[in-house]
Amino acid sequence: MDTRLKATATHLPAGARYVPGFVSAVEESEFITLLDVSVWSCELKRRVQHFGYRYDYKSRSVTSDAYLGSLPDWLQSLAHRLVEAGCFDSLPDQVIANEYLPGQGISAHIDCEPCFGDTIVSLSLLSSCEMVFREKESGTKLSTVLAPRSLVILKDAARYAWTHEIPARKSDLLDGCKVERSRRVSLTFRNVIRVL
Ligand SMILES: O=C(O)CCC(=O)C(=O)O
Ligand SMILES: [Fe+2]
Repeated sequence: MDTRLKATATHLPAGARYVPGFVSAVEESEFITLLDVSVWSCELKRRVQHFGYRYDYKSRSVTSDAYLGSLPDWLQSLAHRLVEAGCFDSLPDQVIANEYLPGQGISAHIDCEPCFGDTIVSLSLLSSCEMVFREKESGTKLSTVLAPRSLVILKDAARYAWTHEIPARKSDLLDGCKVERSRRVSLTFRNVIRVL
């Protein structure tokens, strides 16, 4: 375990790590403002913004014309912080912002294996939500709550042998208490390893 980060063991698969409070509340609102002055894409049920490279959801690939340019400064500095914190070995060069309104989620998936490197890091902003993990082989299910400003880091088995998803619902049960969701935005950092 990297001692530079305080990590909390929750119900996570092997290879996953949870880091609460990676960014401050002031940074969180700055990031949201920066995203909201940019153009959200409505190509999916939830709104998204792609940085670095555009990921093609239909062909499940990063195509040769997908390069969008280097990450904007604020994402580049977050990318450097993730390397300094020991989350990534090399600087991530692709980021997807996902916006989830109450009732929206993301279905069970493993991030494209040929497209992206061995580390996926997601920063949660604004609202908490439950993330569910399922082991492909056994069907074993685990779930954890992602708090705003936290990181979840997926490597090894958590990256390749377990799917992750966010159930599409308006509230979550946290410690037996119903907690209504509000708007959540996540920033997922990756390294592009193959461009078709
Ligand atoms: O919203 C999240 O935290 C997860 C997003 C995700 O799994 C993805 O973009 O592949
Ligand atoms: Fe994912």
